[in-house]
Amino acid sequence: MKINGSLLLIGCGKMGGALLEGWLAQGVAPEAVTVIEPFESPVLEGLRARGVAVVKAVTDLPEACDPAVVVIAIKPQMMDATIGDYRLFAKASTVFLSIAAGKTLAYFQSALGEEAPIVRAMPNTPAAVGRGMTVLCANGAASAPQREACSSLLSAVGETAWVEDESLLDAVTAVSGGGPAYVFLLIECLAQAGIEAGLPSDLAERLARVTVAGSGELVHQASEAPSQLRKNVTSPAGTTLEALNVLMAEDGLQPLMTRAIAAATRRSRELGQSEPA
Ligand SMILES: NC(=O)C1=CN([C@@H]2O[C@H](COP(=O)(O)OP(=O)(O)OC[C@H]3O[C@@H](n4cnc5c(N)ncnc54)[C@H](OP(=O)(O)O)[C@@H]3O)[C@@H](O)[C@H]2O)C=CC1
Ligand SMILES: O=C(O)[C@@H]1CCC=N1
Repeated sequence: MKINGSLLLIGCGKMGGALLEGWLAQGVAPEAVTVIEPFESPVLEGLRARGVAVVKAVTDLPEACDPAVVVIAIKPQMMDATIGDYRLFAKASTVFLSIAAGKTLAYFQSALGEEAPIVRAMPNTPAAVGRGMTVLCANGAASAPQREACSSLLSAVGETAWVEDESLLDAVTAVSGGGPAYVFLLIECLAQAGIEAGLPSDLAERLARVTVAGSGELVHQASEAPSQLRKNVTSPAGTTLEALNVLMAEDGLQPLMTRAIAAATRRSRELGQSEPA
């Protein structure tokens, strides 16, 4: 993919780094990207070697730096102290694309100015392998081409959906933003249960990892609903049914997942509460 103009990535941690890997893999020119990251790391060295400009702070940027897209990928807890530094880029031709949990369009408008074009997005880490899921929402100042630019950046690394109602992003954050973590926990739990059932740990871990990866690929490729794919595994009076009777009991996985998602949704709302400095 090509981007019109240059891209400034603020924060190249787990999610910013995953997006950047996805973009570079999709053919975004490394020379079109500048990363701001305060601390050195082998990852940054690797990016420099591939032609990406990396600086420690906004004050280290060349004066001519005029990004078309500023991707904000720092922790929400860092935002209040930092976001004001980027007001210098606030103008109609630069769109701010925030992936921070909880931080609202109104928050960024108060930090960057009412006229600043802002797109709020919630991606997830499978973006690093082109299999992300991102939900986006824009303010009124973001032009159609700017929304399109943000859309294409995120759809280059997975699927995208837009919402008009920004408040939905808290639940989106809980479901798909954090979702990969729950799936990885499932792998860990499945492996541990296998070990407790007598399997050697390396075999249990491999079974759990390959089974979840294979099931993910199957649900990705199949036309059937997940519930049908589940039924396809569940032989009448067989072994899976016994496990599902436990997992689908009244106090089974669904109420647990519902509570987990409600807790994450609440936290996303909380993270949105603070004010920029
Ligand atoms: N992780 C995920 O799966 C997802 C995360 N998000 C959102 O992405 C954002 C980043 O999260 P995540 O990648 O997990 O966090 P990380 O801590 O891994 O990444 C943040 C990065 O920003 C760096 N940083 C800190 N201060 C500054 C600064 N002033 N200027 C530039 N960079 C700075 C940090 O450096 P250092 O570590 O040295 O402080 C770190 O490398 C958050 O807002 C989060 O809500 C959204 C969707 C999914
Ligand atoms: O845990 C978090 O707050 C971030 C947002 C979604 C995934 N990680």
